[in-house]
Amino acid sequence: MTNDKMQSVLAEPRFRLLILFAVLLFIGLSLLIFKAFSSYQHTQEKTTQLQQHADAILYFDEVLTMSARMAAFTGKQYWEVRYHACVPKLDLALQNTLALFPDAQEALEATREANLNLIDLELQALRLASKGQLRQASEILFSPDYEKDKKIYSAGLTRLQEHITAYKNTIQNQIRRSTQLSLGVAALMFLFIVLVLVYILRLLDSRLKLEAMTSNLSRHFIQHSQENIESNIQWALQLLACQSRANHCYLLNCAPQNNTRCPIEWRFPAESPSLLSAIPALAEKCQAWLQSQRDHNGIWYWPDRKTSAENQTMQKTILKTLHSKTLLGASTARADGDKFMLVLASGRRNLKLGKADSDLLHTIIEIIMRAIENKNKENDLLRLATTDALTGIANRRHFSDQLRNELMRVQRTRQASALMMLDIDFFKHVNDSYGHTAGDAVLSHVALYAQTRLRQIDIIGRIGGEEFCVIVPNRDAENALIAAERLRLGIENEVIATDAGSIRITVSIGVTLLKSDDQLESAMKRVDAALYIAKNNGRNRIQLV
Ligand SMILES: Nc1nc2c(ncn2[C@@H]2O[C@H](COP(=O)(O)OP(=O)(O)OP(=O)(O)O)[C@@H](O)[C@H]2O)c(=O)[nH]1
Repeated sequence: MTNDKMQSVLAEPRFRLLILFAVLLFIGLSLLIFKAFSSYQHTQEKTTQLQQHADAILYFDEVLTMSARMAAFTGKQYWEVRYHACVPKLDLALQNTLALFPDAQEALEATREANLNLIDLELQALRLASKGQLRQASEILFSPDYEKDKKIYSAGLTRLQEHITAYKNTIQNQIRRSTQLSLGVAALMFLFIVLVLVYILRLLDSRLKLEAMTSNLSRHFIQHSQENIESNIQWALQLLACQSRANHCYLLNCAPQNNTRCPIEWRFPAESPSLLSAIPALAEKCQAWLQSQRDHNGIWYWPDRKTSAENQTMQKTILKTLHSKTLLGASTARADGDKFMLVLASGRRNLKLGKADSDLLHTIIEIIMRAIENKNKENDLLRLATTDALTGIANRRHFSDQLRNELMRVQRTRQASALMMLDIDFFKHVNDSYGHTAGDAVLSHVALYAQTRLRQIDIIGRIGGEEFCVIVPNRDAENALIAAERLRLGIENEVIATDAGSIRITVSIGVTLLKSDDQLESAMKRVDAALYIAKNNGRNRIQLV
């Protein structure tokens, strides 16, 4: 993805919001993990320290007993000193244990009396030992009273150990549970972040695909739209329908009647019969709504719960008619008064295209509209280049092209075809008597009359001032003469109403059959000769050469 595209995509508020959301989630997740980790660390340290202090109590207790007894046995001062040195250490271990585990108080309280007795007896023994009375000192330390208090005190310490172990287990279980919970939440948040990122990537992907499709459409229309605009529009709608997961895609022209030179509508799929019948129904039911949309260059999404109850009912009916659940429309008004609406209809509740893609939808309409405009301009130019400005029939050049084509067809198929040349008799007199404007009206009238009386496949052109030529395909001489006579007679009987008054005219017609070895010039020369004979023979007649 190029930087430009990334920036243009990230410029959209929905993407920015999603990314902000993902970043906030990520920060939250990091904090949660950090908190869970540090609380685990702290509790681990606390329980380890507690265990160390508890072990220290046991150790120093043993050391005190052992030091007192060794002093009684050996009488050495070293053991007495050692005893006194251990006393504050035991006290400190007890205080530390109580600080970390206040519940230890209860267990220690139960051993208090026994402990005081023990200390008292041990101090007595130490005093005797220091005086050299070792036997008496040993007796005190091995006396039943000492053993009894020692047992009580040891049992208390064992209970304390058990309490601590239970406390440690409880607290570790708690911390394990809360760590598991934190990790679970973290995993969920992580999953959510991944989902958000996947969603963003999918949106980005679909946006990029849409942009690629739009530029592809644009390129295609620039290169090929003039060749077959109808099928190109059909193709564009199909592409759009596939891209947006719509079942149907319409391009409607909802401009006021007679204000457009563009086809009324295209639709995809074109052959859907239900749609063909639904379109007029849509137009009929939406009239009022379409009117209200006429000045609105926007995008709309049905069902729209924010609109009036009346509109909602209308939307429901139309959605039902179109067998759709969702309708997305984008309208664009043209300066020339045309109003185009691109409508996507889907049987699903969601279209892949959303309101955020409105710019692309408008671009697509714009591309199609430009193509239609260009096609119209091209048609105008083509009309100007091929038709006679006064009568609207083929001009001399276009007629000559058509005649060349017909000659090639005759050469290929060997079918009979005729050529007529028709000239108004004494037209100069018409001009002189009624004026040039009336003369123009007569020329237009003759062209229109001939055009309406001839067959669809016959081609008429104005090749000179008051001269017309007609290609009459698939006619032999007899039938060509019948057609020419019908024309001559019809014009003779016509009363042409002009501003200068009613005018009656006659025409002379030369007729010739096209030959397989004819060139344009030879065919024109022959038909001209036929007309010349008709004129020379008194006019208002037909002549075959
Ligand atoms: N009003 C009008 N007159 C035209 C136009 N083009 C040619 N003419 C006139 O058509 C007349 C042709 O006259 P001519 O060639 O003498 O032929 P004609 O009077 O029809 O006599 P015949 O053809 O011999 O019967 C001329 O007066 C031209 O000025 C046109 O576009 N409009």
